Amino acid sequence: MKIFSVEQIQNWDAFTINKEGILSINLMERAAVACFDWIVQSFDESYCFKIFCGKGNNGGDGLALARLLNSIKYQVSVFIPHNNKPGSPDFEENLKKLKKTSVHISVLQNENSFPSISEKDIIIDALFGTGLNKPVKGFYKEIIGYINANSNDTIAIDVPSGLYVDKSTITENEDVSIIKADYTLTFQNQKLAFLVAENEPYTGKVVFFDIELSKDYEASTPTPFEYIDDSMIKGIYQPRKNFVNKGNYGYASLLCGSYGMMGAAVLSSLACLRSGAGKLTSVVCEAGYGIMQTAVPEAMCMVSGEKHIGNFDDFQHFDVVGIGPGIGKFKSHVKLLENLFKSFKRPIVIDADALNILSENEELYSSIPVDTIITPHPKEFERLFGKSTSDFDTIDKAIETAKEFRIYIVLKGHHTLIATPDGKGYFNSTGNPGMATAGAGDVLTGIITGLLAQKYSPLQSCLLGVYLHGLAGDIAAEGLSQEALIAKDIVENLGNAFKEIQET
Ligand SMILES: NC(=O)C1=CN([C@@H]2O[C@H](COP(=O)(O)OP(=O)(O)OC[C@H]3O[C@@H](n4cnc5c(N)ncnc54)[C@H](OP(=O)(O)O)[C@@H]3O)[C@@H](O)[C@H]2O)[C@@H](O)CC1
Ligand SMILES: [K+]
Repeated sequence: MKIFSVEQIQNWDAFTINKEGILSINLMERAAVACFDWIVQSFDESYCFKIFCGKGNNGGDGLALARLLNSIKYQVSVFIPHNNKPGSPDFEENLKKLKKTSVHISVLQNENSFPSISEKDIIIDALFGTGLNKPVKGFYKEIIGYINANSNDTIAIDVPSGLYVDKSTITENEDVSIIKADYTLTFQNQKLAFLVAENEPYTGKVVFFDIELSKDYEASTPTPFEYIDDSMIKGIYQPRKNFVNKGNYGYASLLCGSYGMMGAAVLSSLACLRSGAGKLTSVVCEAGYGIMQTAVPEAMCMVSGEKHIGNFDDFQHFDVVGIGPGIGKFKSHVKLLENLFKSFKRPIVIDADALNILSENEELYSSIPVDTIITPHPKEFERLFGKSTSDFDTIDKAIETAKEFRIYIVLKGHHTLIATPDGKGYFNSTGNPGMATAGAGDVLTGIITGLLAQKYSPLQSCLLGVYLHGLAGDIAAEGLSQEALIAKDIVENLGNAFKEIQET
């Protein structure tokens, strides 16, 4: 699914109106009906709705929604902050229609005119949507403060008012004024603002409504950002052929583990095999040999070093190398990375301690082979490429870095970001907070390594890898709870995740 900028969202609106030969107010009605249907399903008639409307089209949505709720006898009142300018044409049209109903409409002049809010009131925020064009100040700020001070459920229409959709709101103005919604009912596609941690306090649960904006526009409009959904994954996943042997699915290797950290080696190796690699050699230190052979009998083992991997350089057998899970931070690992970068000309996945070693040896950056995949979590990313001023800055930095070094960056998080050498950013749609647990990253390294071995391209391996990893985690959490989920459960549910992809 494409993630559009504000300008593109506005163009999409206009394109649809043109193409379908409808009026913009018809589109507004579609949006309002979608919100209305959801509200009717979610709240019974004992609730009252207090709708705060700005004078743009977001406010117009609020007015249309007020009329619809009133038509089936919900108690509704509407509040419009005083503003000398006329409203947008569709706002004015909906105001005219609303004045013919029994809905009470008040113009808010100052804070003395704020309504009292009682227990059964639901607040609907239709002050500003995608048309926000400056930081919120003055009277609007007071209104937002008043709404946020109430503990009642607040439903934001399209976007919590005060939040920019495609750039950071937080950095521009320290003292921000943004609605803290419990629900955001948004139209059509995913929005960049909903994918970053810095906006978590504002969006609440985000619910998407398909208001049938033109599919042609979506297909033909390029955008740097996409949301990884099941239709994208369906296009990537390749079912197995019948006449095959293990040679067809590649020879993976993982350089993993050290004394006291063999769990990371076991988890990444199991995940690599479970994601379908034909065969796997795990390169481990002597101290870990017995553990690997016992815990992962399906993997072959090569030994290098005593308590941690030594100067291994025998890479030529493998189709792909994954390096990092549990290897520890040892001086000799600098040489290990140098060996790898110099002698191995096929895909590489770099994770965990291997990234920490890299970050302390910046002179190695320029020798990272093209198309390498690195899988940092935010702290590792910061150690590698420096601090960011906001989550949006991190996104830009990841994309610029991926372009500069011609690598893929899998930046792990609630919506893992894949930044690509051609300047695109893909956000993952699967996964849950239960996966913030030791070893989950090692599992992801194993999965991506296993997919690369099977000749999925680096981009496909990243996309399918993060999606499968998150989906396996979601299936595991469903059975176990997020709290009880451990990394092994992600591995154990990879099969179920594959089955779900095959069925969709
Ligand atoms: N796209 C779609 O497909 C569909 C979109 N739809 C809906 O349209 C919404 C977008 O509507 P929109 O473009 O009219 O802008 P909107 O968010 O109402 O804001 C503009 C108003 O706010 C004002 N204003 C702005 N910032 C301000 C500030 N800081 N402080 C004070 N004032 C400020 C600005 O005033 P100005 O600054 O220009 O004087 C103007 O009056 C979208 O979110 C969705 O809900 C659906 O109806 C149908 C399908
Ligand atoms: K809003």
